Amino acid sequence: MTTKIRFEGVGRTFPVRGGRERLTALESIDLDIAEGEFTVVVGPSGCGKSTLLDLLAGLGTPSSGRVLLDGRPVTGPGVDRGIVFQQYALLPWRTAQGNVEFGLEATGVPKRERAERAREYLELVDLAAFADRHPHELSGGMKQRVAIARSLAYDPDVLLMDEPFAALDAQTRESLQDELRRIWRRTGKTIVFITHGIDEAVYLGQRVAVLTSRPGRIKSVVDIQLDRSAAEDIRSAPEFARYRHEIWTLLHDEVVRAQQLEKEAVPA
Ligand SMILES: Nc1ncnc2c1ncn2[C@@H]1O[C@H](COP(=O)(O)OP(=O)(O)OP(=O)(O)O)[C@@H](O)[C@H]1O
Repeated sequence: MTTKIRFEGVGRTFPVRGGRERLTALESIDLDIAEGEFTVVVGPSGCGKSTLLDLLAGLGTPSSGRVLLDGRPVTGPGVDRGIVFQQYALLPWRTAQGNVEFGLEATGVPKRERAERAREYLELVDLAAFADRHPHELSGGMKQRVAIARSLAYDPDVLLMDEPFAALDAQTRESLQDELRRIWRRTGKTIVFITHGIDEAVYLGQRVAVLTSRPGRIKSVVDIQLDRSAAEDIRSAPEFARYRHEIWTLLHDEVVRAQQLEKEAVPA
């Protein structure tokens, strides 16, 4: 098993506006992620999940410790990591095809190859028939599939996903979860996926890292082993419910603690 990503004693603080103190968003994060692994990160609101992903994306730097990718410290963004956010961030004046090609323009892929590759990835997300549509002609789920295709098109080793399905309705979300698992199996990418949804975490993850409330630390890492071939609807299987309950229990105390912190933070 090759370690792809390593968080080594990672902490991150931010200046507090109007004061000299600093807010500790993350503290002492130690986490190894293997190549090709699908890791999901869950935690109470404001516990530092996005901060963790930003550090991996190279959009921020740790205040302590190191984030290693292939054994080398992350020093900035790179095409070896693709990012998908909750908001699709598509260019409205470009077609689906044009949006997927956009990411390739920055990486210097020749024009004809760009077009071919964009088509290939639109096919992978089942949108080949919608290549010439503009974002306003696509549903939320389709837009997010375009965003996924765009991130995959320049073939990053790692896919970072920050609540990518949170804005979608339940049915669309479930079908995109299936699609993402299919893409993951087919491409062998290392995926780090952030969510608030316990079901989503259990369904998608090989491992689910549960963070504490702020400052975010690793509370527990749960290995998910579901026999997906055994049940037609794995989400209704008893083993699924057991994992859901395990993670719910881990999160419950933390959510209460986070709410308490929030109350204390409100000025009297
Ligand atoms: N650039 C910044 N400057 C100051 N504080 C920040 C900055 N970015 C994040 N924070 C603070 O760090 C903490 C963690 O934020 P972060 O967005 O990582 O949490 P999260 O777990 O992703 O939250 P949510 O689940 O609500 O999306 C929060 O208290 C947030 O206000």
